[in-house]
This record gives sequence, C-alpha cells and structure tokens, in this order.
Amino acid sequence: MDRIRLEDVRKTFTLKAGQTVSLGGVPTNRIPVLSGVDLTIRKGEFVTLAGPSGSGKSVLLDIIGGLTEASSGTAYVGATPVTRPDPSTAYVFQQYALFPWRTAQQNIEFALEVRGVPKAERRERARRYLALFGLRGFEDRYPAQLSGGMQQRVAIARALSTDPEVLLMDEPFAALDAQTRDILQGELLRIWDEIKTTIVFVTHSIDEAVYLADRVVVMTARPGTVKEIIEIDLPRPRDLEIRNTAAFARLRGRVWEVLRDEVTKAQRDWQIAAH
Ligand SMILES: Nc1ncnc2c1ncn2[C@@H]1O[C@H](COP(=O)(O)OP(=O)(O)OP(=O)(O)O)[C@@H](O)[C@H]1O
Repeated sequence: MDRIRLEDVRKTFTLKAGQTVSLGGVPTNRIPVLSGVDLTIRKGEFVTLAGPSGSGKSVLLDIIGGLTEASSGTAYVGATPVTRPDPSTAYVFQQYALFPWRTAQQNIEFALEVRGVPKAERRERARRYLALFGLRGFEDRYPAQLSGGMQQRVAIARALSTDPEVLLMDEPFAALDAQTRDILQGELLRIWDEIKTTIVFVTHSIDEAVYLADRVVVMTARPGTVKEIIEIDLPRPRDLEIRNTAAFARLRGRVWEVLRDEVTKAQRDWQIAAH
C-alpha cells in the first residue's frame, strides 16, 4: 500500500520586491527549487533523500508535512492531498527543537496533550518511549541537562510517541559527533523494525543514506527532481558491521556515482550566484 505519493510537485519561491539573486548569471526574484518531483513511498518504508545542498530536500519534506505549499502538483499522504500540517505526520529536525522549560517527560507529554491523549496515558507513553531510547532515569531532566545525543533521542521519542503514520526527519543526526550518530542510527533502525512507521529521512551522508534505507532517492541539483532511486537490498536487521561488507561498498559507490555530477553542478550554481 502507498503511504506518500508526490505527483509532479514543483516549487518556486518569489523573493520580496527589490530582492534579487543571480541565477545562471541573470538577476531574478524567482527561485525555482523543485521541478516536477514524482515519487511513491510504500507504507512502512524507510526512504532516505540524498542530494546536493540547495536541491530542495528540506522544501520537499515541508511540502509532505504541510508546512509549505507546492506551487503546482500534489502531495498525498494516504489518499488525502496535503494542504496543512496533520497530527499523523511527525517531524524531527536537525536542531532538537525541545521546549527548554519542560523536562524530557513533559516535552513528550505536551506533544500528546495537544493530540488529546488522556493524562494517565500521556504519562505512561512518555515513560515507555523514553525507556525505548535508553532514557529511563532521565525523565525529569531539562534539555540543558542532557547531551546533544540525549536531546535528539528525546525529540525522536517525542515524535514516535504520537504514533505517526509518517515520520519526516531532516538531517536529524547532522549536529552530533560521529560515534553518537552511529549509535542513534542503530537505535532508530531497531525501533523502526518494531513499529514500521513510514520514514522519509534527509541526509548529506551517503553512508547514513545507504545504512538506513530501503531505497535511496537521489535528487538533482536545484531545481531538484528525482534523478535516480537506488534499491538497498542489504539484509535486515542491520548492524554497523554491514558497512564493512563488499555489498555496502558497492551501494555506497553507486549512490556517489549518481550524486557526483549533481554536487558539481550545485557548486557551479553557488559560484555563479556569488558573482
Ligand atoms: N522561504 C524561502 N524563500 C526563498 N528561498 C528559499 C526559501 N526556502 C528555501 N529556499 C531556497 O530553496 C533552495 C532549496 O532549499 P532546501 O533547504 O530545501 O535545500 P536542501 O536540499 O535541503 O539543502 P541543504 O542540503 O543545504 O540543507 C535553496 O536555494 C534555498 O535558498
């Protein structure tokens, strides 16, 4: 069954009057960011989006999440065209986006409260999801009293505690050190294996894209569209050792081969824009 369907999704931003950027050496106030994205994501699938900087990956997530409106084309979650944020879609951003004045437990409970979950269930669910991410005993800590990795665990636990049909993750591990990032990737896979929610995950890391995904969607340079979709046929459950296998190296090489030209194009785009 399909969970997300994008049909010819396009997005052009128009800058405020008087503001211009240089595109291809020509000044303009219109920035085409997405040009005709077609993509279908199955229920329970883990898809990673890779693409050069500025290829519209975050904008595409925002369109799926109802935070940004497409200029044309349609994004569907289930059978419904997305027109606004929906409580059944959860987001995790690079920055942990926790309320600093609430404890870990209260951060999760608040997300459940706005969804109308009764108080006793809120408490139980928040504890359960914190425990799932190894945070038993940290329920009463405030974000400032937690490490970056722990804060991001709370943010993911919060998102998953709402039992979302779709989880959108925008470079959620990019701000973490390499070891914490490895650990969190493993934890996310372990939990996703249990709950099998549909995940769309944006990353700049090819290793991360391959390690996590059922399919890696490679975007072209701006204006972004789907350049190629690479099936990741590595067995699950996966552990970090899989990155040392020949099969992993082959897939990593394949993604880079598709991505390389687009990264070069994107760099040229900036160089022109800078002049
Ligand atoms: N509100 C906006 N107004 C104008 N331009 C915007 C707006 N939001 C995004 N853009 C432009 O859209 C383009 C795509 O941005 P987006 O953040 O989706 O790229 P990305 O692929 O996620 O890049 P990165 O990998 O660097 O995060 C960029 O050129 C950005 O400057």
